[in-house]
Amino acid sequence: MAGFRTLDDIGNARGKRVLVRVDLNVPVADGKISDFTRIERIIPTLTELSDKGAKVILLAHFGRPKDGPDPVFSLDPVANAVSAMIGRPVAFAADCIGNEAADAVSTMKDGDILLLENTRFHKGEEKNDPDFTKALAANGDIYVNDAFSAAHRAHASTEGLAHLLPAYAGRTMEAELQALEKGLGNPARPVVAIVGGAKVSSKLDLLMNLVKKVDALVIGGGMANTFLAARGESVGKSLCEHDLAGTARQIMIEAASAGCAIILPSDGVVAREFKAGAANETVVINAVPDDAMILDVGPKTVEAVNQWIDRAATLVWNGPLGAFEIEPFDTATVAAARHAAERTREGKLVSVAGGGDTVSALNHAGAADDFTYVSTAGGAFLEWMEGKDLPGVEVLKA
Ligand SMILES: Nc1ncnc2c1ncn2[C@@H]1O[C@H](COP(=O)(O)OP(=O)(O)OP(=O)(O)O)[C@@H](O)[C@H]1O
Ligand SMILES: O=C(O)[C@H](O)COP(=O)(O)O
Repeated sequence: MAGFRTLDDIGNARGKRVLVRVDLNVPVADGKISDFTRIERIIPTLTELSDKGAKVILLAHFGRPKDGPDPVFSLDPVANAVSAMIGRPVAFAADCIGNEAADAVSTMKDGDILLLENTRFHKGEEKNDPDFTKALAANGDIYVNDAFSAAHRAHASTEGLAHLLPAYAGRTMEAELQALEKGLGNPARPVVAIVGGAKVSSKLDLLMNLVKKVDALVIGGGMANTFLAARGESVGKSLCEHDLAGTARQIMIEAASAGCAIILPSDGVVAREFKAGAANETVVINAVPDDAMILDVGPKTVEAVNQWIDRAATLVWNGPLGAFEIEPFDTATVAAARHAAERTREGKLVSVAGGGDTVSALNHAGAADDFTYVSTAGGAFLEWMEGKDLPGVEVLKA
């Protein structure tokens, strides 16, 4: 790929300690991995390096731990899932730096695979701290980044390491960038984006630029509630970042001046508990009870979303329309996903979706295989759409 060194350029890797940044931030439901797509996608890189006799040392984050090591965010169970998928043993070390990591690396044989514990257990990761980066680099001779979906983060393991070790793009990184360029480099118009999900604070700013790139922005999921609140609607106990109402209002103003339509839910399915089968009712948006949460968009909204999908020549989707992991709050996401899949099958739509949970939702709907392209990336994909430079990609450029 232009501008990058890839695994083709790595030369003789036998016996080399290769630090491979992967994205193992997989969706989990009831303590079990609910979607394996991110693991599946890294297998080509791991197999190739292991076959070349490299000592393959995996670096990854999991969730957003706040205060150091926390068993809830341990990658330990994920090692077994990677092992099952690749059909080779994958060892695990309980720290990504220090003696624990060094000891595990020192016992590796050529071709072995080792997963190190969550990089975010150290504050230096997100700060891209030079000392922490050096401590990570101490265990490697070569750095490979195969985590396109984390490339929007300028963290030690996604950006910093590339300054200290010879750096290469992995096969998934390469494939993701090629596929996005092919599907969305010069998109057929109208372009409609659907943005939902729960990462409101970290994705809201992205929408400011996205509205300048797309013809319509459909906002659903937890993301919609902040916009509804900004418009003065009561959203009860719904997931909502009330302090970001000003940003949401600004996005609506930007959209109006860029000629981008903003589509917000007109109805919602509300419940008092966040659990499967919780008693629920469909209400119009200005009638959400104070003690209820909107857990899905309602049928009228689905109709409107599907009409926008019908108008679109290109669809970009990140973030589910509702809490799809718990039935029946998967209804809107499943309906819209199947509708987009059908339009794509009919050759009327180029559909590109991305995000850990979004992919999981499309798989749940049985729609993923019909989409033109499904990226593992959520936030990174949206930033790429905006035209932003991704730190983890830029640093790989020769
Ligand atoms: N109305 C809602 N209330 C609460 N949670 C919601 C609602 N709608 C969607 N969600 C949650 O949003 C989560 C997914 O959001 P998220 O922004 O992480 O998407 P993603 O596709 O995983 O993107 P990324 O890869 O960037 O994380 C799901 O766990 C889902 O339950
Ligand atoms: O799930 C993702 O989008 C990536 O793994 C990045 O996770 P983050 O938003 O917590 O940095």
